[in-house]
Amino acid sequence: MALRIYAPATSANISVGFDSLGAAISPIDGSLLGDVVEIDDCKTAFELESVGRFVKKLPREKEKNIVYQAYVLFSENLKLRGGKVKKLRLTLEKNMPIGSGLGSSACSIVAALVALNQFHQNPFSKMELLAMMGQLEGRVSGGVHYDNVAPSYLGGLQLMVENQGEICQPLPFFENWYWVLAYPGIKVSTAKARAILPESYSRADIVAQARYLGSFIHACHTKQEKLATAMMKDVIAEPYREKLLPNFAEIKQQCKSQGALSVGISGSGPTMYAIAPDFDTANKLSSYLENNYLQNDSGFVHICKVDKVGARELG
Ligand SMILES: Nc1ncnc2c1ncn2[C@@H]1O[C@H](COP(=O)(O)OP(=O)(O)OP(=O)(O)O)[C@@H](O)[C@H]1O
Ligand SMILES: N[C@@H](CCO)C(=O)O
Repeated sequence: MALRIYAPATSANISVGFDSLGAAISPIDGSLLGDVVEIDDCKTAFELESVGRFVKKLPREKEKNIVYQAYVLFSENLKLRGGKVKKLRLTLEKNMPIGSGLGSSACSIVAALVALNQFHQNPFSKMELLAMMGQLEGRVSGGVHYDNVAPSYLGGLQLMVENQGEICQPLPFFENWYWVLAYPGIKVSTAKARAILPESYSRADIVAQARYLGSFIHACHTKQEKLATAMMKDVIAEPYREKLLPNFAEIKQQCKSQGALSVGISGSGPTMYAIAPDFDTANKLSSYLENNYLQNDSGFVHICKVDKVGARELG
């Protein structure tokens, strides 16, 4: 029987945790911001079809679609442990813009691997599946990083620990926060946005980064909202990437003056995130960003909350 798996969009880095922090997000209006992969029995060994709003932005060659690569990797690993790959058809609903800073490739990877695993009665554990997700993400984005795939798969706010057999662990977060996500409609390639970062950083930057991230994590655990938002600073990526985003400094400043607790680049951009302490402020920020940050008709703004569930089967 056909199975439909949805994997939500994510906001990685959260300014203070480059490659180490990511949150799954869901619009509060109930719309689905993420990709869906349907899996079903098939007469031939394997078929892949892609549909959806952003299907035209996918690579033309089927083999370059990360969902195809997910199938190949899953099959190789299953065979290695003596399992048999079923005949199956995958249908990708490509709802997420590519190069958005909302974890578009991660949505496709997560939905595909969860669908494949469930279709085969879950031969792989969560961490085994997540390791495969990171491997695939590394192929398309210029470096293995789990801060999109982990929250999209598991939900919540995730800290990448990458130690003792665990790739990530969930962090407590501020339930009152509204995450206003504004995608301007232009593309920023993650691989390129990673390539422009320095190879090394000064001691002062490293010390500051350690203090900011350590304090942010401490503030999450001790429920100190003011300390948490004060520590959401980015010395690793934002100073080098802000030129890729239209009028970033001005937009950031305006959002702050309208009550945003924190503003920054979502993932590698061009989406910007702004955290609002309440719904009224979120609405104000949403209108401001809609009127001032969107560059064309593909752009959108969503008021979101952290998605606690992550990848899931749709009814
Ligand atoms: N199913 C897919 N979904 C998204 N990108 C795909 C897919 N299959 C292949 N790709 C390729 O992977 C690359 C993804 O680019 P990139 O990592 O910049 O996008 P992104 O995942 O939206 O970024 P971000 O993680 O910042 O949100 C592109 O080159 C794209 O053509
Ligand atoms: N941590 C990654 C996220 C990409 O969405 C980066 O900033 O390159």
